[in-house]
Amino acid sequence: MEHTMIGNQIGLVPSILSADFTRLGEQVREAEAAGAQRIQIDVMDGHFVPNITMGPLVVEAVRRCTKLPLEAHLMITNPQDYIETFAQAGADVIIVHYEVSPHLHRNIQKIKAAGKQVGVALNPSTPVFMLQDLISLIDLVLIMTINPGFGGQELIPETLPKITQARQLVTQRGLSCDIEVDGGINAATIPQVVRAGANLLVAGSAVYNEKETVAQAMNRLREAIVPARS
Ligand SMILES: O=C(CO)[C@H](O)[C@H](O)COP(=O)(O)O
Repeated sequence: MEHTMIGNQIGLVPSILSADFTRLGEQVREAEAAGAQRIQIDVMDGHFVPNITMGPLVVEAVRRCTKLPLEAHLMITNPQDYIETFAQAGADVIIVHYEVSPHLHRNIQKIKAAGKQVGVALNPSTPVFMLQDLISLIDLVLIMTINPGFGGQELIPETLPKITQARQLVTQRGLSCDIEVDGGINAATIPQVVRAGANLLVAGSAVYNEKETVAQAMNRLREAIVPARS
């Protein structure tokens, strides 16, 4: 299962889904000060996933709080209709789901035309080989380690081999595509996902919780990062 990763830096990507929305700017700045590599904004529509969360207004607001790259994780049907909106709102990386992108190549082209980095997310039941023909056009593969929709869920162990498959796909092609994981990422699961080949680790409830400050949480998560092959 372990995989040697060359090139991509391992970074923490706080998801603001679990942040205190009464002081969102402060929570984003705390994550930046604590060494976050990017910030992820979880956009949910109540159709593709059962929850409804944030839209472009929140991306715009977060854009004003930080210099960090912003990822808009679009858990919405018809993502093609909103790519330009999220690009204009200030997202640097736009992540669409494979499952709601019947014309994925067109969506990729749209994201590139907007001058943004392309992310493609795969639900736990979607195999990695679905991306093999377009992988050279993608900047980031997001392996969902939970069924998307809610924070605070437990990582699904069956998704771990998919991280390795994605890493092997990009390594074999000599690409620098990031392999990101999202869902149930915490100090206990970080060694597993990093060994499997992930280099960007999205964490919501493990960063924003009532037990510790954002800085304490991020330090604890960083300490859990092990070399890809230990
Ligand atoms: O995409 C998501 C949910 O669909 C969130 O990014 C994810 O839930 C992060 O939360 P946690 O780290 O608490 O699992």
